[in-house]
Amino acid sequence: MNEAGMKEAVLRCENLGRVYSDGDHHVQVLEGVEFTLLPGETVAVVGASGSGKSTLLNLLGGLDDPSTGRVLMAGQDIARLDERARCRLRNERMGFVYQFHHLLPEFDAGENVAMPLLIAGAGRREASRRAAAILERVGMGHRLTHRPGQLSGGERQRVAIARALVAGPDVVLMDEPTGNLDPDSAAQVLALIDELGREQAAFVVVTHDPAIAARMHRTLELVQGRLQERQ
Ligand SMILES: Nc1ncnc2c1ncn2[C@@H]1O[C@H](COP(=O)(O)OP(=O)(O)OP(=O)(O)O)[C@@H](O)[C@H]1O
Repeated sequence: MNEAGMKEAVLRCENLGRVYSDGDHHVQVLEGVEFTLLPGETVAVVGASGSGKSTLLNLLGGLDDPSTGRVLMAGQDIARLDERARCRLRNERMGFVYQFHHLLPEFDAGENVAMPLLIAGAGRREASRRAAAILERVGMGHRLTHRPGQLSGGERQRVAIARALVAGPDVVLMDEPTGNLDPDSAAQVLALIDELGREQAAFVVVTHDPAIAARMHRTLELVQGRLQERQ
């Protein structure tokens, strides 16, 4: 809370813009994007294909730099951090559930989830203990020693969510979290976001699915490069 008793933003975008340039050809994908994410909030980002959803998610996660404006994470301008500080911020304060962010196939579920903690310098025993606890929390305690190839799509996604949450991030960024899942697995993943969103972290979820968007606290739509609040 700040002095006025308002919740501090975990993530804020100010006048965010992204132009892709290729020689003389420029494409303005995002323009003047303003956005504030509060602790525990769940936000859906929707928009037509090519409207800039992935571009926005990459900027929020510090995986890409804006052409204009800035992204503030806990008050820090991500673009101003050097690569090391940025990695640390990503590892300790953000969680990612992206399609290309695969679980490591040669490690089991417990080891995959423990990985961010080991990278942050936690001891092996402590990392294993916390990984087991969060896997239990997402209903995967019975699959600790299974490798990704031995898990169903829904189970893998729950392990990915556990890995995103294990270091206690302020914000989790998700890209089409139920993309390839059957309806039952998708429902489990959504219930988890509902539950964890209030208690543990804020979630930004890119989705094409109106049913997912309807479950989030807010829905933001990208239209012609601008982010609009949808009522
Ligand atoms: N590296 C790049 N260089 C040039 N143009 C790019 C680059 N990445 C994305 N674009 C363009 O920017 C626009 C937005 O792409 P983006 O992937 O952010 O859209 P999206 O809303 O996530 O789309 P989808 O829903 O289809 O995944 C598209 O027109 C795309 O062609």
